[in-house]
Amino acid sequence: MTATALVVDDEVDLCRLMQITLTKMGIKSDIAYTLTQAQTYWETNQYDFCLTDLNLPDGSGLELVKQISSSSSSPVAVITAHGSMDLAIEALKLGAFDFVNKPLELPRLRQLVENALKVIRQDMNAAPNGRTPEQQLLDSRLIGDSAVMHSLKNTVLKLARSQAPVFLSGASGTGKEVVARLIHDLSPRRDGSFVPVNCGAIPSELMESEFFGHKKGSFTGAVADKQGLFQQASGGTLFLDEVADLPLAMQVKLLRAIQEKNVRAIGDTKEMPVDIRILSATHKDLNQLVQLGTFRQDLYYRINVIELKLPALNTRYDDIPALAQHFLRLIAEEWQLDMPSQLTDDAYQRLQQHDFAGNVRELRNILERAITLAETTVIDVNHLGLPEINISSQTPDLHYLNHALDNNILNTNATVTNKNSTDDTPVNTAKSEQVNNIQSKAGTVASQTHTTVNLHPYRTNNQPYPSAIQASNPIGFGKDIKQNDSVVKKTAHHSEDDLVQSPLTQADSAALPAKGLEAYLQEQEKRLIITALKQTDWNKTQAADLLGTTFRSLRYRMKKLDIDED
Ligand SMILES: Nc1ncnc2c1ncn2[C@@H]1O[C@H](COP(=O)(O)OP(=O)(O)OP(=O)(O)O)[C@@H](O)[C@H]1O
Repeated sequence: MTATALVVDDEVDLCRLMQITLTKMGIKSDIAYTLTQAQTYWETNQYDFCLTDLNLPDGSGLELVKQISSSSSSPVAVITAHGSMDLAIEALKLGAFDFVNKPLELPRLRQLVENALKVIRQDMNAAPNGRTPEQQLLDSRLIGDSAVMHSLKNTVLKLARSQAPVFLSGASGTGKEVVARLIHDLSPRRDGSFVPVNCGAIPSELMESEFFGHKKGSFTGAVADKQGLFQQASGGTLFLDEVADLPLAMQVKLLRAIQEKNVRAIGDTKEMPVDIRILSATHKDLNQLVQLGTFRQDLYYRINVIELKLPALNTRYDDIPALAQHFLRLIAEEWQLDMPSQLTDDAYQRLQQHDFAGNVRELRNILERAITLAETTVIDVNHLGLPEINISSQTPDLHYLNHALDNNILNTNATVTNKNSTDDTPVNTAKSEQVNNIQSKAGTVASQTHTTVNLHPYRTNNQPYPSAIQASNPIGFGKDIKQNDSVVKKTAHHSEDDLVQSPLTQADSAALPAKGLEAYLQEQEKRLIITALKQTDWNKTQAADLLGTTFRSLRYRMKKLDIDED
């Protein structure tokens, strides 16, 4: 089917040029020279998309953008005078799909039209029952059926069609990266790369080279040409995670690259055009950082065209059962277990009473640990490692009670429990055999999984889960492992007392360190890290948890202290 477009501009020559370009791409088009003419054409004919200038003799193209995006799902793109970035941003906020600057560059125009065609084709292929493949993908990866998640999912679908920069805000572990990936995978850019980068993890002296690349010999150590993240993401999406951690000097360079859509590698003489969509995220209050002067207002304005706030898990307790089941399935798959574990009624209830400071990531972490510690595939409250609450005698928290009654959670959980209530069913006998494999696989496979998930060396999905750490006394966790000695190999040479006794207490009664304070502290640090690693069969995530630190920090310290996994 031939696509049709409405082109709106008062410059006759430019209209002709655009019409010729569209015709060459197999698109039929009509031309309108004024806003009124465009509005009449749009109402009386059916067009698949619209390309409009913003400066029209009888009004602003923004009027047309508003009209089209509020009444149809057809993509509308705007043409802006060079340098009028504010208007372009305004148009994107009103629902424009993309913008192109004057003087018009034909490759850029073709790219924009190609993306519009992909969105149109996507709409035409929508399933007749209304559940598009896009919605199915969204539901399978962004778990949650609460009202707030419903509206989030609708927004994600809309944002995926647009090229507007999106800023994802929300606390750590709420799913910002999940949403960023979905926006990319549901967008016309899905065939390009999704390049996630943790801005806080790149050493500042390497930043420019990481973002823009370098030419061989441009500085000591540049032994070969290197492609930057912008070039890697060209045709796709660049996800700037922890964007608040960008140093000010880099913010300037980034702003320029985003605005100009051109980058120059270090040591190169020419600029290279890049076609990227920018998504960014941070758990910090970026607005406040702008007030404090540590984040540039112009960059904030540029990346925060549309803000999407991810809800905290504590505001959607109804989603916990579905999320838990999703993770139990996922973990079973990743750890190659025969079947997913199941939670008892009490365990579901306890989870729904927990204060998830670490959000969804914390929930997953709790379940990973519970699977490792449970003797069968049935996970009960004691495996969750959360502070004790007497569920049966205690009046449930008001929020839990409301959610449970409103959403029938208690019934759902009862079904799960009934399935698992007798330990000697054939299913459970098979499960207990499976458990023997779980804990040995858990450590190694879990750590492998964590490494392969990270697409970029500066990206890490592993952050601390404050409340889980608080709840599970590190030493208590070590003891649990010890009790299950037959299933989890414990190889630590040091006693637990070594862990309990602080270096300072030891120093009190010892002579002063012969090699000086630094060397002594490093030795202690190394010893504690190795102890934790051995206790967890070299699972860095769990070891970090034991030490009350982050995965990233542990990895950094291991490198610094020369602790080699081999
Ligand atoms: N709605 C959800 N459905 C399924 N999994 C989710 C959801 N939200 C988060 N997760 C999972 O929780 C973990 C943390 O998510 P993610 O890394 O996207 O959080 P984040 O907000 O980017 O965290 P941070 O700010 O620390 O980078 C991941 O394992 C992710 O797959």
